[in-house]
Amino acid sequence: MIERRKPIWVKEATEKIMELKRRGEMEWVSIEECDGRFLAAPLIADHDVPPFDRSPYDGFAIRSCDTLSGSSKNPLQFEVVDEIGAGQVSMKHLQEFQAIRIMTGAAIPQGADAVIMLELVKEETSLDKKIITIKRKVNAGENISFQGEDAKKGQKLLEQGTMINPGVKALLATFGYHKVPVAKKPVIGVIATGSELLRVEEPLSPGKIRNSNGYMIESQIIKAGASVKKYENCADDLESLLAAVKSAMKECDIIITTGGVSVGDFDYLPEIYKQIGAEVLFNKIAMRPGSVTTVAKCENKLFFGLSGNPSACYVGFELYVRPIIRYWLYSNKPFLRKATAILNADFPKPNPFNRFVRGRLSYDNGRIFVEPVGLDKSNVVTSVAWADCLIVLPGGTRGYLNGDLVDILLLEDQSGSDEQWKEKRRSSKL
Ligand SMILES: Nc1nc2c(c(=O)[nH]1)N[C@H]1C(S)=C(S)[C@@H](COP(=O)(O)OP(=O)(O)OC[C@H]3O[C@@H](n4cnc5c(N)ncnc54)[C@H](O)[C@@H]3O)O[C@H]1N2
Ligand code: MOO
Ligand SMILES: [Mg+2]
Repeated sequence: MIERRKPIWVKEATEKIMELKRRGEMEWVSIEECDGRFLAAPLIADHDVPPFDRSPYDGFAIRSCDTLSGSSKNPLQFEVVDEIGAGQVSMKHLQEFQAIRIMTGAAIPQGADAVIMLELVKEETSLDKKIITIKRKVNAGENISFQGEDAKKGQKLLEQGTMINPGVKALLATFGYHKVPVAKKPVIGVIATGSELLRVEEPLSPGKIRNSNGYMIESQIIKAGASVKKYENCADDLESLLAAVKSAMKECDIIITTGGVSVGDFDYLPEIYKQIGAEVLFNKIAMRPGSVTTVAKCENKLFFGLSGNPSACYVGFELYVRPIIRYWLYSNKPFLRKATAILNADFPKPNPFNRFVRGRLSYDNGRIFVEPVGLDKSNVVTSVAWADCLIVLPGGTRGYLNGDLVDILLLEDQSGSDEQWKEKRRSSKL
């Protein structure tokens, strides 16, 4: 007798998984090697930035009060008493009608409260003295980049779980992190199952296809920020599949399989979960594609049984595996970022399940449009390569029309969201 599976809502599936979320350990890596890693601690400024008032221009540091009567009709003369470049500090304390020649980045000398640019003064030497003439009033604070204007000591600048990009790296360097606290990456085992699967270098032969999901999942794992442990493709054979799953359990934090999770004669994952004594959290979700996505837990390890169908496999990963990885990496926004967009196509046929259609965004005159890409079938692979978002079409009794406002989940975004897409149910029954 064929097993009847009871679907659960996307929200419920998400909650069941996120109950098992945990943070990884922290490790310190060299700043040279921290790109793309995730901060294991918030970054808090331990000093002001800039750490001193400094000049943003090459010019002359002066006392603004000396310039009050300056104009083209009333040029004022200042004696230049010192010259400093970036990195130097003047020992002089500016007195009335004195100026210090100062270069961009140098600390504002004592007594000065403004800088006038080189281009705005006339320079001359008279009786061995360097003199400048200023023909305008300069305001207090003019052309000063103030201590702490960029960041104040004690200010939280970045959240735990932030991905290290070039700007984040610059901040790390600013605050002297030659070693950076990052989240230790979870090791994720990937087992592609299916007797039809060829290795990527093998020529096609009748009835066979190349294993594309294995590579796709590896790439999704890396993009999410985790490490991959790859296993040989596994034929639909209970014994060898069980052996592969058992070694992955020993060697990995999380185990992903693709294929063999539905109700076919050679879909062995349900039997494998039984044999290892895993508790299956769910094996059917009210969504398309990816309805067969199965999640089980055993000995503190999570097992994601993703569909063999490429689009379903892809969506299953993004909705359920990615948040677990991102949370592990200390993110408080582990879910895909959401937005709304104007649908650029008709979807007249109703579907009882929520659909996550591969789509592409376009921007026009301040508006965001989204259109589906490729075939909307769970067994296609091309649409995955063409998509930059998932169009969420809540299930129900009516379809969708060109012009409807729809939710989208952004696939190329790194910042994430603190909650999964809010399931809009048009009916409470499944
Ligand atoms: N009688 C029923 N049949 C099916 C049901 C159902 O409810 N009742 N569900 C369908 C749905 S929905 C999906 S999704 C698939 C899921 O199948 P499996 O996860 O068991 O995957 P397989 O049967 O192993 O393969 C499905 C499909 O994907 C191809 N595949 C598998 N692995 C890879 C890979 N690594 N790279 C590329 N392509 C792969 C495989 O050749 C099949 O064509 O079940 C439906 N059936
Ligand atoms: O899980 Mo299947 O993808 O719904 O087609
Ligand atoms: Mg199957």
